[in-house]
Amino acid sequence: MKTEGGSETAKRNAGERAAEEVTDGFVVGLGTGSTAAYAIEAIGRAVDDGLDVRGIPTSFQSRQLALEVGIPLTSLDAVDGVDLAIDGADQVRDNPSPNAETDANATADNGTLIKGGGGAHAREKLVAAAADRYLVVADPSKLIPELDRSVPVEILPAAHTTVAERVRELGGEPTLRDAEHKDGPVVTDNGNLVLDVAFGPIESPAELATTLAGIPGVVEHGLFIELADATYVGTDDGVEKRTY
Ligand SMILES: O=C[C@H](O)[C@H](O)[C@H](O)COP(=O)(O)O
Repeated sequence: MKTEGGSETAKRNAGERAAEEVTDGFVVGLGTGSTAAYAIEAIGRAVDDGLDVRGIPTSFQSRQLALEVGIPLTSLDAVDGVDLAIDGADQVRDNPSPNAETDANATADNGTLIKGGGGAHAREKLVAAAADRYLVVADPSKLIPELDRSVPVEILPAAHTTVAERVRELGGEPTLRDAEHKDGPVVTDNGNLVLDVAFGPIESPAELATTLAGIPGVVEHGLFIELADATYVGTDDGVEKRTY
């Protein structure tokens, strides 16, 4: 269930610009997906040129890529902290409200994300929350005034019917994510399943995030509330930076 759209040049520009923020001695969170991959590749080239960093991958996929490009790896439980994490997103709330000057809450949720199109959001959120700085890399197709994409919810396999029932009561329409090249559902890197839950436009992402987190059997959901420090929005010509 990946997002369509966004040129490779735009993604590359975003990823490579964010990778420039990595400096010597850093522990770096390595996000998952096609945009974060450009950052990982750029960090790998910098390591080739002598940069001293250790990476913490957020998925099997980002680990494989990091190994391929030669980034020394570590894990969350082996470090005192994470200096910086770079990651993609499926949607980024970006709402230049006309009321922003008079209404202090008008842009409060900007930078809130939906993640998990690749099912990696549980580990991604762990690393994001541990990072001193969390940079999102995206192309313009990801920016939207009000989040409306299905929310990926990683669940314990035994809980797929009970969680589905609970999210229906909340007004969501759950779909158990199917695997493309295997019979049956997607199994995450953590051995769990994913429900993609369509809620329509999400007016209060923070409220929904708290509610979803409280459902027994939910391991992690893809709403990232107030974690991002900045979004690097790549275009074909350069990069625009949004800070929060
Ligand atoms: O689970 C996957 C991650 O949350 C990705 O960061 C997200 O799906 C964005 O991926 P992409 O940059 O390929 O659109």
